[in-house]
Amino acid sequence: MRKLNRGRSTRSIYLSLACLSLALHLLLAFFCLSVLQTACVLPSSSSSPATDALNHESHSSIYSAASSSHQAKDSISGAAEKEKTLISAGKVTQTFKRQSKLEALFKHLLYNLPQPELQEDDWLLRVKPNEHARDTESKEMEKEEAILIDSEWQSASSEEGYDRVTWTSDMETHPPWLRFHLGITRRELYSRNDPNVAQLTHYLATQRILAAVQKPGGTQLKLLMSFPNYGQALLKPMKQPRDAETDVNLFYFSDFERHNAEIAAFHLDRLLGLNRVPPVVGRLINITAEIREVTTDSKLSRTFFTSPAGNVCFHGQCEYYCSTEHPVCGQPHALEVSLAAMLPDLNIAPRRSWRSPWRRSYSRTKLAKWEKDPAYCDTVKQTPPYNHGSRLVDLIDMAVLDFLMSNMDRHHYETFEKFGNETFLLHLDNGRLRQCCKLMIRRSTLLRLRLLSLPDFRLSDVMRESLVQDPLASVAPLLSEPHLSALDRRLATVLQVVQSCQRHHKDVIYNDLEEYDKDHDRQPE
Ligand SMILES: Nc1ncnc2c1ncn2[C@@H]1O[C@H](COP(=O)(O)OP(=O)(O)OP(=O)(O)O)[C@@H](O)[C@H]1O
Ligand SMILES: [Mn+2]
Repeated sequence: MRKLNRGRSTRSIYLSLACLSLALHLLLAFFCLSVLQTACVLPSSSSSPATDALNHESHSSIYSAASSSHQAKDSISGAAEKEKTLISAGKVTQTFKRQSKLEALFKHLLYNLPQPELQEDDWLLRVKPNEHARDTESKEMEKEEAILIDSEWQSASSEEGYDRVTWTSDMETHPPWLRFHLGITRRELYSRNDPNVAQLTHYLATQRILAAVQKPGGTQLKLLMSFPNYGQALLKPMKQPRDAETDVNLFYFSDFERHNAEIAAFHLDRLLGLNRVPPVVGRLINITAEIREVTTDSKLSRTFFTSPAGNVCFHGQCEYYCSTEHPVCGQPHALEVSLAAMLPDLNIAPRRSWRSPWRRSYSRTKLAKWEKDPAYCDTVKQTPPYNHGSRLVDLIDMAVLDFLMSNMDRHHYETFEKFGNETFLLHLDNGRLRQCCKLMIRRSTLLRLRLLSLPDFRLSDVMRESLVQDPLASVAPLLSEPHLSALDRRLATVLQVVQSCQRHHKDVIYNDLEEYDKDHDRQPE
């Protein structure tokens, strides 16, 4: 009996011991888990994908040495912030894999090189109002502004939409197109970081179309469109499917202009860091309501007809392709177009037109001089204005843009008269595209081109990303994949040409980064 009792109590002791041990194990496990969890998070945050991405970026970039410490600090603290939110969202790696190449490109030092401060006469129309300039505004500038506000832009017409001007000299009140005009400098048409560029393209893409007339000059059909508040844009219609490839047998200038090429040219020029193409945006317009019904151009309205398929078409009147054989047609009313912001009126900002030394021969039988004369480039280099300043390298910048887009038709280029020979070249008419070999290329351009050939900033990738911002991208990609890969291929060709030129010539590179080199011991390459 006693034996039995002892046996029972021993069993209950074992049982409670087992329970205790189980409880202890559970507690331990719980404790371990919580500790482990922290241990898991902490080390991961110290080698987070954010810093990995940063490291990866700087390792893979041959230009990493040039990143200024200031920029690096900014991006590290920014990355730490991002990292926190990303961890809590639990999508760490995914998000970082999709990091924007376009954003990374524009953050790169080569796109943020320090520039000398702009002087008063570096502005095309007037000094941008800042506190200092406002105090010292000269009589002349006041006069210029008076011209701008009172006569040129104010219309006596009482047509619908042409209300009295509502803006004052205060920048805040200016419509986007006016801010664009006032932002033009000797160096560039717009600043990439200026939020007004997006406002301007949004304005052109969404505002009511008040009038449409044919724009004379040039050879192919273009319309001048008017928007509320006196905004204007140059319209080029879609004439062929976007992904149509040019027939290799077409005579050079017989290739149609492409509205998407105009849009792509604006994005490409901006990606090259040039900012010399007036902002262009795509828009799906109603050919009937937004051209036929608002046009005051009787010559234009007489060319409208309805096609057998029931689509509304017109052809306008011009030198090339303005006939019933080459109509511009809606589906049945919808038409894709490009709208380029107009430059300031020629009365306010006269421009000079220059024949391109490398313009192609427009004769059926004769070759152009540059095609026959191997020393042609040397001749050009000795001829004003190419013998001085940056005109030749500006021409090469344009040639690179043209070659990348395959534009064979750059016969002329323009500059703003006010800036004489010390100014950029306007990159107008980018509907088509080719070029010359012997070059003197800007160092900054060459470095940016090399950057765009790296996988992290690949031209086709940043271009694809940039074009997605255009409203027409929602209809279909603005450039098809074969067109995008052609850009990478042509970029490689440009770099090869520069390389082979460097093998044969000493003075291939024009160092526009001398000032930068002086301030920094390191070189951005
Ligand atoms: N955004 C703009 N703002 C103001 N003027 C412009 C703009 N774009 C073009 N122009 C002017 O209109 C002219 C004709 O434009 P564009 O070259 O695009 O047309 P085109 O029909 O192709 O002419 P061409 O056959 O001579 O090449 C240009 O030479 C330029 O002076
Ligand atoms: Mn043209």
